[in-house]
Amino acid sequence: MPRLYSRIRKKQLYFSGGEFFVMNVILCGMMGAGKTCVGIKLSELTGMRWYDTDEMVVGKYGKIADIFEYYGEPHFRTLETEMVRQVAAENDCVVSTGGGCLLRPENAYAFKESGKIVFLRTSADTVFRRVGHTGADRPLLKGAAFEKINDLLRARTPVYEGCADFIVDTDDKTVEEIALCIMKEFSLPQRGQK
Ligand SMILES: Nc1ncnc2c1ncn2[C@@H]1O[C@H](COP(=O)(O)OP(=O)(O)O)[C@@H](O)[C@H]1O
Ligand SMILES: O=C(O)C1=C[C@@H](OP(=O)(O)O)[C@@H](O)[C@H](O)C1
Ligand SMILES: [Mg+2]
Repeated sequence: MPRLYSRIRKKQLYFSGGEFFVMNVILCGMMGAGKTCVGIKLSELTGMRWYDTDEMVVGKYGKIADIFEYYGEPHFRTLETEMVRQVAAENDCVVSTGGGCLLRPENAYAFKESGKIVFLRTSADTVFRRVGHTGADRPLLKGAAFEKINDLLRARTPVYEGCADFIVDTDDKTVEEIALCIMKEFSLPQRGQK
C-alpha cells in the first residue's frame, strides 16, 4: 500500500471509472535528443507500451521526407496532431514525440492532460554530432549548418522547458542511464527485461 500512495502522491496514477490508470510518459526535445531510443529502452524496462508519433505517421502516410517535399511541413504537422490525439487517449504508454511536436499548443495540452512530459535536454554540439545532415527522417536538418541547429534549439528550448514536468540533461548519459533517471523520478516499477 505505501507504494500505491506514493504513486498517487506523485500523480503517476489516476483513478477513473473504478480503476487506477498509469499515466503516460511523454518524451520531448530536439532532434537527436534520444526521444526514440530512450522511449524504446524505457518501454523495455517498464513494460509500458511504446509509441513514436513519427513512426505512426510513417506507418500510415509514408516517409517523413516525402511528406515534407510533396505536401509541406504544415501538412506533416496536421498528421502529427492526428497521432497525438490517438496516443493521448491511451494510458500506461511511453510516447516518443518528434522534435517539433510540442510546438503546437494543441499537442502540448493533450499530452499535459495525459501524463508527464520529460524534456531530454541536449547541447547544439551533441545534436550536430548525432544527427547533423541526416535528412531522411529529418528534412529540417538536410544540409543544415551548425548555426541552424543552434537557432532551432534556442527557439524551441523555452517551449520544451515550459511543458516539462521533468528535465534530463542527456549529453553525458547513456540511453539506459536516461531511462533509469526517468523511472526513478516517477517511481516507475521495473516490469520488463533489461
Ligand atoms: N544518450 C545517448 N548517447 C549516445 N547516443 C545517443 C543517445 N541518445 C541518442 N543517441 C543516438 O542519436 C541518434 C538519434 O537518436 P534518436 O533516438 O533517434 O533521437 P530523436 O528521436 O530524439 O531524434 C541515434 O543514432 C542514437 O543512437
Ligand atoms: O524537430 C522537428 O521538427 C522534427 C523532428 C523529427 O523527429 P525526431 O525529433 O525524432 O528526429 C521529425 O518529426 C520531423 O523530421 C520534424
Ligand atoms: Mg525520434
